[in-house]
Amino acid sequence: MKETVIKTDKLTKRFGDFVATNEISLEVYKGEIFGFLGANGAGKTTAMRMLCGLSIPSSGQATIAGFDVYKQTEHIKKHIGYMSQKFSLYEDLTVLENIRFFGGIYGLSNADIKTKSEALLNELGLQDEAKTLVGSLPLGWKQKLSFSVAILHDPKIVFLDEPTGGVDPVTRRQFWDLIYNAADRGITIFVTTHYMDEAEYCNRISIMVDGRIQALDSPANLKKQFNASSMDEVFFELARGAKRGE
Ligand SMILES: Nc1ncnc2c1ncn2[C@@H]1O[C@H](COP(=O)(O)OP(=O)(O)OP(=O)(O)O)[C@@H](O)[C@H]1O
Repeated sequence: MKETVIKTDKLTKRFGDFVATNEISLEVYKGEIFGFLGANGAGKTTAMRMLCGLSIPSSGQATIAGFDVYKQTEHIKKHIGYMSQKFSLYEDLTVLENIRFFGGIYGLSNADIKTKSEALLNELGLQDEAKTLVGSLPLGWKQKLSFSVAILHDPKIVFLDEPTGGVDPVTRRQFWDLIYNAADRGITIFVTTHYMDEAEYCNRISIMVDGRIQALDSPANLKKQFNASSMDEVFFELARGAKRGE
């Protein structure tokens, strides 16, 4: 049976009179790769911040890894990983120092940090760069390292906010291999992206327009539903009516 790890019911965030995220309801399952799509200003980051326990909703319900978004935000933060567009790595620390630093923040033991750093450097092929300052790494490597650090503590869910901006398709594809590996290990992936090729890699996706979820299904079913040959077409069909983000 599918295990639900994210559940929202009419989750809403208002800023004054403005409804940034409007009654979104969705369920995401363990080990699933869920794409959270929407045009600029649709309300994705606002929704994601609520799901991460960083912002209290105005109304509606949500549980993340079984914890309530109103009352148990500290528990939520312990059970998730988060990677934003401006990743949180320290540019003036080396690769290894960053891994150790975040391992410490996550409360991992020294032995655990040592084992995990070696595994991580191997997986990324960064063994020779362990002592390189993160600031001098190419963007694609920073993104991969940032993702690996965000799941260092084996969280139930990792939230990725446009994790692959600004890199070429081959580097993006390599990043997605890391995502697949993490999902195979049972980590649920909740990812926002503007790249439609990445949308195709997701098990299911939702598409937000002006604060509301307008479609939610697998890429194949959405293409059928909208009689479209690509996710680009599906997205355009829905997003062209958007009032925000112009
Ligand atoms: N703190 C805030 N106060 C007022 N309005 C806000 C605040 N945060 C976000 N908004 C507004 O809410 C709307 C949704 O913003 P949000 O950043 O969630 O969109 P998004 O879908 O993540 O867009 P993008 O893809 O550009 O990051 C936007 O119109 C934005 O201006």
